[in-house]
Amino acid sequence: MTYILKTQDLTKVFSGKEVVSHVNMCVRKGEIYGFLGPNGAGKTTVMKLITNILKPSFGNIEVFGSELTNQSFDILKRMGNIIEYPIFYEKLTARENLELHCQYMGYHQQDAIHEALSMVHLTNINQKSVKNFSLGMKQRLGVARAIITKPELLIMDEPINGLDPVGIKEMRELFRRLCDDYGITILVSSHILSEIEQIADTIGVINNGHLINQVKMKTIKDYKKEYIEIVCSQCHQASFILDNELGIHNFKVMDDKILRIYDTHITQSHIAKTLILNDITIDSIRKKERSLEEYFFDMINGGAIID
Ligand SMILES: Nc1ncnc2c1ncn2[C@@H]1O[C@H](COP(=O)(O)OP(=O)(O)OP(=O)(O)O)[C@@H](O)[C@H]1O
Repeated sequence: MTYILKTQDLTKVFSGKEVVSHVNMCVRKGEIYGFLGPNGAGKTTVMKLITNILKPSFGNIEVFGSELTNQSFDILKRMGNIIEYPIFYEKLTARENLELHCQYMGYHQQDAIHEALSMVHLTNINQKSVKNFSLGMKQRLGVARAIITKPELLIMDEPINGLDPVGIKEMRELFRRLCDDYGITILVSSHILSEIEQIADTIGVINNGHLINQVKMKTIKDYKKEYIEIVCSQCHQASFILDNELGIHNFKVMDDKILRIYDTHITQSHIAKTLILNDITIDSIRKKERSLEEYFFDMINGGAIID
C-alpha cells in the first residue's frame, strides 16, 4: 500500500492539554482524504503539524516516505496548503500576490498564474487589489496559490468557508479534477459531513483530538444501514424477549419508547407476533434506513457502530 502521508502517534499538547492525541493517519497516494470533525476537534492543529507550522509534542510524520523535520524544505516544496484563512498582501492584485508566491517558491512556469486563476474561476479581476475581494474570492485565490506549483500533496483546511453554493460546487469539481487529471493527493478538512461525503475517497473522523475512525467511502456506502424500529411503551420487557426468545442481540434501546433492531435476519412479522404473544403492546414496527449522519453520530459517540 502506497501511503503519501503517515502520522504515527502524533500528539500536540498546549498548556498541558492534549489537543491532538496519538493520531495515526494514513493518506493513500492519489486519493481525496476527507478529514471530518466538529469545531475544536483538532483538524487545524493536525494540518499545522503536517505542514511544519507547529512541532509535534510527541510522535512523527512521514511525507513522501521521509520523516518530516526542521530541515524538510524539499518535502514542503512538494506540498501546497491553505491553513485557516489565507493571508495576502492586501494592497496588491491577485496576480501580483501569485507572482510573489512563485518567486518565493522558485517556481518559474509561464502561464502558471493564468492557469491557476482560471482553474478557480477567478477571472476579470484585472487591477482590483485583494483588499476589495469578498471572502469567497479570497478563498478561491488561496486555492489558486496552493495549486499553482502543481503540488503532489494538497492540504486544505476548510477551503469552502465563505463560498456560495455555486462556488462550493465548483471547488468540489476542481478538487476531483486535480486528483483525477493531475494525480494530486488531497487532504481536505471540514466539519460538514455532506461536503466530505460528496468528495472524499477516504474519511478520517476526529473528535477531541482522537482519530476515531478511518474508513473508505465505499465501505460506508456498502454498509448495511437497514434496521427495524419498534415503538412501544414496554421497551425493556421487549428487549428481554428479543434477547431470550428470539435470540436477537444486536439491538439498541434508544429511549423509553423506541427500540432499534440492527439484526434483520428475523422477519418483522415474526418479531411483532412474538412480542404480542408476550403481552407487549406495539404502537408501530417498521423497517428504516440509518442515515450517514446517524452512522457518524454513533461513531463520534463512543464508536458504537452496530452491524
Ligand atoms: N495555539 C493554541 N494554544 C492553545 N490551544 C490551542 C491552540 N490552537 C488550538 N488550540 C486548541 O486546540 C483545540 C483544537 O483546535 P483546532 O483549531 O485544531 O480544531 P479544529 O478541529 O480545526 O476546529 P475548527 O473547525 O473550529 O477550526 C481547540 O480546543 C483549540 O482551542
